[in-house]
Amino acid sequence: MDQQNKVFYLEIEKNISPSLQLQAQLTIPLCPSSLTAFYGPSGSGKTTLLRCISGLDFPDQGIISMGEEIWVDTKKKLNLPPYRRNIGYVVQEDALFPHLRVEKNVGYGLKKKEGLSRADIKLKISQALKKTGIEQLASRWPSSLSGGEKRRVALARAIARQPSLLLLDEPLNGLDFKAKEQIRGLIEEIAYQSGCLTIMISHDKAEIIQMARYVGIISSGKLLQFGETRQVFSEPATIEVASIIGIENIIPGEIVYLEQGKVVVETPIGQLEAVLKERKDVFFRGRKIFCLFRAEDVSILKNDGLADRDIPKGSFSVRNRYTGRVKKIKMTEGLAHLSIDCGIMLNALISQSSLIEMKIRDGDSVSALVKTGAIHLIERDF
Ligand SMILES: Nc1ncnc2c1ncn2[C@@H]1O[C@H](COP(=O)(O)OP(=O)(O)OP(=O)(O)O)[C@@H](O)[C@H]1O
Repeated sequence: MDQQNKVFYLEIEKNISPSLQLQAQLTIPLCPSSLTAFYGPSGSGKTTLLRCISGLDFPDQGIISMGEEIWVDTKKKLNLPPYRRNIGYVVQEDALFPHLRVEKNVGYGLKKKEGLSRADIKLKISQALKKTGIEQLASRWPSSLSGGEKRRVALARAIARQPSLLLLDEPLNGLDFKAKEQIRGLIEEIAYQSGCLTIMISHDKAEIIQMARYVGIISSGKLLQFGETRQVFSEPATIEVASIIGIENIIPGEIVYLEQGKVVVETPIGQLEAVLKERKDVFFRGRKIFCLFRAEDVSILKNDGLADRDIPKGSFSVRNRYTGRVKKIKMTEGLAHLSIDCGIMLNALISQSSLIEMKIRDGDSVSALVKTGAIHLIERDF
């Protein structure tokens, strides 16, 4: 098989409990190597999926393969043990051996790897310690390490075997800002520069957008959508995915006008114009749909007592403008989240400095502006 065509492939089912069945199917190119993140509510089956990939858990049905190597094929009763999958796995709680010094922890998995001399093992340990920047900790006991240092040791142990796949369960969880930044850089280097395909679980959307080329959205055991991170986060395939990834504005409506590249939707806040990007066949006049857009894609215009009719349509470029009253303002980290009652509630996210400059307060009349290109449409059956 040509290197370009090599993929990590997974198609599995597993009964986790009587009420939860894991179902997932995905393909990740191996070249160039990249980072994939799984995102979803707590208890949705993300760790179980990682354990199935690692070989610590076994799917009831399915296939897992890494390039030409088949790791699992339930029909052929094939299930490669974890140590033969060439995987590095950092579990949620790091799980360092408390009775082994750092260098012994890092070298732990190497003993099982065939054909390694003592000198080879020593070299691999020192390479892993160097890469993770913890050479000076080699003779320390795990109990004497900080959270960030422990995470580095766990990472060093995982990469010491030079795995072809690195699995990370919430690798930045519980770290302070500085440690987070350092370990994030390290993981990105491993995933994108060292050629080691990396799969991680994360509960942090910003982290995923920053780090992951691909994302899989998991809920109640089902991998609902898998694809390029930017695309999944801006164009969720279903309303369930949209609500899991936290799209703030989901407006029901019906298509009333459709032409090349443009859709007009009748909604409870008035007509809404959107750009029709693709999948034209599923959209037609009379089709019930949801219009989705992020709070950060809503701009605010202060009305200063002006009625709609006093603001000429040609005086601003944004096609969609809805007048309403500010119902709630919530401040977080330099940003202001506004809930605006336009018949139904619209959510906007602007900088605190804009809010202060515009002197916006609860009860003020404002216009919410939504660019056509920011709106994503999905079909609605109810
Ligand atoms: N062996 C098992 N028997 C019964 N239930 C299990 C078993 N393993 C996991 N579960 C349950 O299955 C669900 C999914 O667990 P899993 O750890 O895969 O979820 P998760 O998405 O990783 O959750 P979190 O984000 O909280 O870590 C949980 O409710 C868990 O308690």
